[in-house]
Amino acid sequence: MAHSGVNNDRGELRIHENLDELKTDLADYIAEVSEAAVKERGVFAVALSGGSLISLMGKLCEAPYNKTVDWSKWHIFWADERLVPKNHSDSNYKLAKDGLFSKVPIVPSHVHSINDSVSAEEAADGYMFVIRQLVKTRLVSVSDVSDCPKFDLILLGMGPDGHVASLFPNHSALKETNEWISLITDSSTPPPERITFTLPVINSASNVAIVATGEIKAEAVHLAINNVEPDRPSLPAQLVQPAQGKLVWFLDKQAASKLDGFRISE
Ligand SMILES: O=C1O[C@H](COP(=O)(O)O)[C@@H](O)[C@H](O)[C@H]1O
Repeated sequence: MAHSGVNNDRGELRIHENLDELKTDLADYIAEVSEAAVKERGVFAVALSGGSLISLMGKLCEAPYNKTVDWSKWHIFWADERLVPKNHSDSNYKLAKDGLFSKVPIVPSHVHSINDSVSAEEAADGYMFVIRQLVKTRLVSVSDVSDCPKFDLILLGMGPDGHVASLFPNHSALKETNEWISLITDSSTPPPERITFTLPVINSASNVAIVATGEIKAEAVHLAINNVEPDRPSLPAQLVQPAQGKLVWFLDKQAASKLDGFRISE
């Protein structure tokens, strides 16, 4: 059974006994957000991350979701991508293709991936251009409070160091206030070259979900959700604060084990 609750302004917490429960809840949540966006706007603009997130989304490829979700309305983007060829095992595109959209009927032209056959700078500019065009046509909404794209949903994983997308602790990209996309050439986790959404884009989304599992992430989960040193937030995950959107955390009990006041029930 999930322990659910709202933690101050750090969003809704959904803490699960085991990964199977978390995967079902995550699939339900994504299906619901997708249905609401399609009803309201006719499309669903969703940004994925890489890492453990994709396998945790795996139930979307199974019944009933594979039949009930309106895949034809999905437009897929990446919150971050590692700058490697698309067939490389480090590619977030490859991960999502193998684990998700090769298994459900996503329209190929709705997959807005990052070009792997040009320079890093050109890839970043090209991705920015695509998003700008789609904001102009309102396939991607625009934020009321900034000129940023307003994705229907941004799905983030979180590393044990608290990084989200390819925004790493103490990196200058965390200070970006104008640009939508940052090119990183010195990521503290390999591979070093990455393209990432900036915090203004993440914080302009209608919905943001952070999915973190395992004891290895417990300390970062505690720092980010219990909002340790709120005046000097040091973790990228702590800086995920959607201005008007809704933040939901999907955790297993190991990742939640260091949260203030959390007790694991047997
Ligand atoms: O490098 C990355 O790591 C994060 C976290 O990955 P996880 O395997 O610990 O969940 C991921 O969200 C990001 O997209 C990826 O590029």
